[in-house]
Order: sequence, then structure tokens, then C-alpha cells
Amino acid sequence: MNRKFNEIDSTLRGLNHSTDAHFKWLVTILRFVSSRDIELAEITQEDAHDHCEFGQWLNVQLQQEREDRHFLLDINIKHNRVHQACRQILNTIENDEGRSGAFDAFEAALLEFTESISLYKQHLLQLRTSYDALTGLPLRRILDESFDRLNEGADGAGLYLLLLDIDHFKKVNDNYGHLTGDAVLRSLALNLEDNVRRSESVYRYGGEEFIILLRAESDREATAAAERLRHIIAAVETVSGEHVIRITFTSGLTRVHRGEPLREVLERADMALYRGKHGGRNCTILIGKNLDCINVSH
Ligand SMILES: Nc1nc2c(ncn2[C@@H]2O[C@H](COP(=O)(O)OP(=O)(O)OP(=O)(O)O)[C@@H](O)[C@H]2O)c(=O)[nH]1
Repeated sequence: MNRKFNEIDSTLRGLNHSTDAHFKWLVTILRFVSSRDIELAEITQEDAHDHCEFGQWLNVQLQQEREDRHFLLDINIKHNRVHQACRQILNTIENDEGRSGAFDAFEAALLEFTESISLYKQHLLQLRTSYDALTGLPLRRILDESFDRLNEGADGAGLYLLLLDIDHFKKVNDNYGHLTGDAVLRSLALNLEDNVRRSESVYRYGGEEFIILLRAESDREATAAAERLRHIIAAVETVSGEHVIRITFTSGLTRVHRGEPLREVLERADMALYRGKHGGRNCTILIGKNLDCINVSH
């Protein structure tokens, strides 16, 4: 499965688990209040927020370099406040002072804390919808959003777009069933991701259409990469019951020119793909900016 997709799922699981742990922490406070003889770091210490299970999970997340760090930093502040407000209540109990202000502050801190968690969850769930549930690959929306950034500055040098479409995929569904078709799509996605560089990305563009943004210095290098992928996929066997299924794909490959809109690049790649399908399939067609097509398969 795609690394980013797995990361979103694992963060959501971790967030749910640690939020549950924070509800248990509230019960621990009551236990602590009813028998003060126990010493609990997650309640009494200055840095109590680092000792509770939620805080430990949060600290691990904050050590990673991640795009959603601002959500985590906000949660961290709110989480810290909950622990401070809790200590404040305990102090007022200990010193037998008026408590209503401390309880109000605790309630407000808890509400702000849960609000910050909800905002982060909302963000993660929204992000998750930009990934394909079947293959885990980023969907078209992510390509739309990231393409301009990828195609500018030093990063924009040597970018190629490969649009590939499985050959006669309808027959796979018709002959072996939709579930087997799904397994073939999953296996294709996995093999494509396993065989591109870390700086390259695979997207599920539509039903049986995928896009890869390749890094290459020349047409020659890009076609070699595209051909390598075509041969790797043609050799993959997906087993379904007593059947062994192999697929091929046809692809349109084109250089992305600096500052060029995605729509234009896609139109060109689609034109090349169309040529490949009509020329017999299982091939790679390279198309230039002047729309000249060359079949580069070997
Ligand atoms: N199992 C499965 N099938 C899908 C999915 N998305 C699209 N398809 C199928 O992909 C097939 C695409 O068929 P066509 O557009 O006729 O293309 P093709 O059979 O691959 O033929 P060519 O592209 O011309 O080589 C259809 O049968 C769709 O139902 C999916 O998520 N799962």
C-alpha cells in the first residue's frame, strides 16, 4: 500500500487510541483524588503532559518531519493546558481553596483540547478521500494540487508524464469476476510503486488508468524507464483460484515543459495513448510538443 495512505491510517488509529487513553486518564484523576497516597507522574508533575499516554504518542509524532505539524503543535498546546488546569484543581483541593474557577478552567481546557483533536481528525479524513481505497494510490485531486509545484524551479527539470491504461481489462472482469479485477489493479499499483524511484509518484487516474510522474534527463532515459515498467508488469502473475492472470498496458509518454499546465500535458499523453491502443496495444508511445508520435517499444 502507498506509504502516505498507510501513514494517514496509522495516524488516525494512533489518534483514536491515544484519545481513548485520555478519557481513561480522567478516571485516573478521580482515583488519585480518592486515595492521595499514590504518586502519578501523569497527574502531579510539572511535565505531566509528557507522561500520559496521549503525550507520549504526540511526542513521537512531533519528532517526525510532517506537513501536518501545525495541527499537532496546536493539539500539544491544548493538551498541555488540560494537564495544567488539572493540577490547578488538585492544588485548590489540597489547600482547601475555592474551586469553581479551577473547574471552569479545566472544563474550558478540555473542550479546547477535544476541538483541536476534531480539527486534526477532520483534516486526516478529508486527506484520506484523496487516496484510492482499493489501491491506496493518490487520486487525481492530489496530482492536480501538486503538479504546478512539481513543475517549477529546480524540481521542474526532467519531468515526464506517463499515462498508462491496462489492455483489454474488461475481459479480466468478464472472465474472472470483478473481485479478481480488483486484485489485478491492486497488484499493478503495488508493482508500479515498488519499481519507481522515491522521487517519482504513481497516481490512480481513473478506473484502469494510472499516471506516473517520472524523473529523467532525456527522452531516451524516460522511454527506458517506461519500457522497464512495461516489461516488469507484463511478467507479473496474479493468481485467482486455478487461474493465473497476466496483463499488459499501453502508455503515452511526454516531457513536461516548465510552467506547462497539467491539462495540456494530459491531452498530449492521452493522444499518444490513443495511438498506442489503435496500433495494437502493449506498447509505449512517446509524443513530442509538436505532437509527433514515436513507438519506442522494444
Ligand atoms: N474490477 C474493477 N474493474 C474496474 C475498475 N474500474 C474500472 N474497471 C473496469 O475496467 C474496464 C475498462 O474497460 P474498457 O474501457 O472497455 O477498456 P479495456 O477493456 O481495458 O480495453 P482497452 O483499454 O481498449 O484495451 C471496465 O470493465 C470497467 O468496469 C475497478 O475499480 N475494479
